[in-house]
Amino acid sequence: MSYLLALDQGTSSSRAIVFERSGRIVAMAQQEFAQHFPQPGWVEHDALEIWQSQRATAQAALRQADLRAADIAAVGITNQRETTVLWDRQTGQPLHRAIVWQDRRTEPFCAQLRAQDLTPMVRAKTGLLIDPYFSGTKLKWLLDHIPGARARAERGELAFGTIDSWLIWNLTGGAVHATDVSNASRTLLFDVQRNRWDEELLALMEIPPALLPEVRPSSGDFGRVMAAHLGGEIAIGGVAGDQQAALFGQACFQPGMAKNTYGTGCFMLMHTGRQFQTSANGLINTSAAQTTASPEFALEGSVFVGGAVVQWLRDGLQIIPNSGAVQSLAESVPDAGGVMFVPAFTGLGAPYWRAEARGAILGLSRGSTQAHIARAAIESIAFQSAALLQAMSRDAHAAGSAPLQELRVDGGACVNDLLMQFQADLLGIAVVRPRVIETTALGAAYLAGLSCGVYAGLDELSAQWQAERRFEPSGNRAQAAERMAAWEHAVRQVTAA
Ligand SMILES: Nc1ncnc2c1ncn2[C@@H]1O[C@H](COP(=O)(O)OP(=O)(O)O)[C@@H](O)[C@H]1O
Ligand SMILES: O=P(O)(O)OC[C@H](O)CO
Repeated sequence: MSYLLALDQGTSSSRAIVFERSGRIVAMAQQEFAQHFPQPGWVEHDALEIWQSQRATAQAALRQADLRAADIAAVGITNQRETTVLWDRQTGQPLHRAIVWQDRRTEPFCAQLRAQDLTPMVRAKTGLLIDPYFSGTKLKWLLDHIPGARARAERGELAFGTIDSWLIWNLTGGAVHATDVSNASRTLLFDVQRNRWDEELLALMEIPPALLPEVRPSSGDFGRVMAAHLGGEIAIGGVAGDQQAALFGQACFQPGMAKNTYGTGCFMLMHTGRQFQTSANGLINTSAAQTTASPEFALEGSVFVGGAVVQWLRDGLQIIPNSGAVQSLAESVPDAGGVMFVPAFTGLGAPYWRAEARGAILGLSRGSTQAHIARAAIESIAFQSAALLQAMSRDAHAAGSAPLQELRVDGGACVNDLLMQFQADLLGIAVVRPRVIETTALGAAYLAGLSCGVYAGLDELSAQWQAERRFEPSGNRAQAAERMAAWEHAVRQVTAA
């Protein structure tokens, strides 16, 4: 009865993982689903496909583990954040495809808000910047563009949710419409210090409050999965946005501890305890997963295209058969041969915040090959992450905190040793990969396990964390600084317009 089932609904795939109490993975099932790109800069998902793939992987993981619902102590949910779903409370049908976090369609409205000098107010309440990344303007777009939607929303007929809420709603058969603080903190509608939806922000985005889910701590009661889905009822005991879940799964509970997740995007988070610390260097402040009703925070840097650049090499350029093949192709040359890849496919996130920028491959010469482009693509993931760490270090220094000693890493692309070594070389600190790299799912399992008594407290979880490999920095700092300068020069070229 002490197994935990984590549902990890990511941007590229839905995954379900069964964990033992020790954090060991017993079974895992995964399904990729379709990405829709209706216009340049737009990204959509089919919310029903998300739900069906998530349900199917949960069933498959249980089957694989040869376990029944009664063997699972609790379910934890973690999810791609900000992605916005609007559905009919009566039929459970979405009114539109989900607008994905990477989608930039609301930039004109965001620009209007920024021009009205609303950034300081928004930042003080939400910890965020005004950017299409966050859910609020996406929800406004849906209400503005779906005929009759706003009136129906006002009558209480519709529900809004990020992917966690959408999954909870479906898992509980429409009995629970809730989210957790870490997901709510990504909407641009939530006051993170007071832990509640904010009337002024709701009015600004013209969002009827009747649409909103109830906000709960990340560990606790989120209802029960209906027996029809997994063969028996199971309590949903933990919910968190995937990046806050990964911070939790990496046992970064103390202020100053940080992790970087290399998934579709890259997300570096540093726990700042109960301290709401705004960034002077292009980072955002976000709610960390909360096990109690008290707010806890993290500084975050979000890179929009991380591992997705490898997907593009696979699907767009078609120079590799699968993501794993990128390492050998990149290693077949000693360096990128002067090629610099800025993968601003959907603009640039932190610390640049340039929604309008688009990607570029620079420095091509007659001798450039697929391998140089692949290597430059891998390096671009590390360059973007290094820019985040630089910003975070400046913020930490300004707050009087000690510099970061090491960076814990996780996510699908952290299996790439070439990337991890290049990352350590650029950062000048050790990059540490844990035994369980599925830390996002592990964090959700931990949150669920805490709420149902499988774990007594955080110390137990800290003790479970184990390193698999440390990548120590090689090369000298002058060389790393030169490389970063070349990267920043390339960024200036794509943002110069
Ligand atoms: N060996 C590898 N080297 C670099 N990137 C990889 C490798 N394997 C997978 N990836 C990338 O990792 C991403 C998937 O990571 P994952 O953590 O599953 O993402 P998400 O949670 O966003 O769905 C994909 O973008 C994929 O291209
Ligand atoms: O699906 P991932 O792992 O790339 O994470 C997406 C983030 O939650 C977006 O903010």
